[in-house]
Amino acid sequence: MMNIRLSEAPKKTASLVPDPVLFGFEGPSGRVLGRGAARRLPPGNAATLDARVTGALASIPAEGVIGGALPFDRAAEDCLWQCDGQPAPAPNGIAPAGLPLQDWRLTPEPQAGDYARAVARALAVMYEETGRQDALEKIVLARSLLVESTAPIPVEALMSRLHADRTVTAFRVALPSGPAHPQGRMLCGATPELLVEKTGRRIVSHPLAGSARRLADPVADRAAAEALSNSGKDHREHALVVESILDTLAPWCRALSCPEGTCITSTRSMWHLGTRIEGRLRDADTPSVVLASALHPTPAVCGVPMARAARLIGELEPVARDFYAGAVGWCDARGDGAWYVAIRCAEISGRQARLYAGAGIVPGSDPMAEAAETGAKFGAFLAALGLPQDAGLAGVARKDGEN
Ligand SMILES: C=C(O[C@H]1C=CC=C(C(=O)O)[C@@H]1O)C(=O)O
Repeated sequence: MMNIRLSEAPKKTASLVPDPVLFGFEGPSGRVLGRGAARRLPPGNAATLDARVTGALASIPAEGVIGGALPFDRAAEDCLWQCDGQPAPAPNGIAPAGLPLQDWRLTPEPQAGDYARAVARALAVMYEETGRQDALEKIVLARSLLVESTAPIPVEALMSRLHADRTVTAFRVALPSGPAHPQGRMLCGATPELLVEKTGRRIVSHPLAGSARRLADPVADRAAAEALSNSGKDHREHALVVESILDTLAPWCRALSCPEGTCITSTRSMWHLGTRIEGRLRDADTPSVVLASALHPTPAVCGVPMARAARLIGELEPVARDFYAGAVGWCDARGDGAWYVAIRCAEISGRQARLYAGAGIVPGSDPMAEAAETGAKFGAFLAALGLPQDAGLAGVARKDGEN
């Protein structure tokens, strides 16, 4: 058995809060907190993940948990923490304070108009390549919104506000600090998308793709959901994700199906097309994080073909994704666990939060509508910070009936 040396948690990260939470997940599948004494698995990229995790799981105590984040770029270093003991319960009765933010400034990077131009460029590439064997069929383009405050962003308060929407999984992962982030960094968010959950042999994935903004008026809101469920463009965008996940999981499974087909699902702020995928693993010992790494990045965050889309994302997006659109989750000593697509999130560092949002582009996409979709996807996080939920829609045209 391979021996993996576990490095100590860097002091900068440990000083983020007195009793640091290195990773935490709270949502429909329950609550997992990795806090207190912890070690970081030696960082590495997707190519070495299986060996590093298998080595760590060989010596982890029965109650130990590995949790953390895989970056968007499979060649970049991940950030996985090993907590050996039972995580201490969260302190009760302490009112999380510091939100809404009082003084703040928002900077879209890029501006909505520049994002729409990047979408138009991607569409031009798709049209040029039509008919070619390796033609670009789908790309997910993202933009970011930098929030700068005069006071440090209070992570504890933020987490409890993100968790107010019980349809999503609120998450946080302590990221490696460095010269650019002397106060440490946290990836925080409220993701609606389950990449893969594993319990014994049973696995579930619930990909989402195809979106519409929720509206305050119930009639207009229902109409938005109906328009989404009848949109050929959104169904094409969605089907590519489901096909890719089924293809990747098939060799690991002895049964795999989508028992309910594609359905409309919702968070408080967005409608989505979603398909629940269920499977039975050939090998019950396959660690959940290994499955997550095999699946990542799905066409819900990257595109088809994957390598081609990833290259174009690097050319068209001005801000590096880092851990946005990666995967976050946890894995216990039996390999059971849950991994989520790291979306509807922000990287928090001191007084700054960098929010990210992306939208799937396929032939037929409208560049300004995609800019508006990313603006709407910032909404849940902005609201959790106590900022106007539609602040991300600056620079995009609004239609009648939208709040
Ligand atoms: C990439 C994001 O969303 C993905 C997940 C659901 C719906 C999506 C869409 O409709 O484009 C995206 O594929 C994001 O929120 O940043």
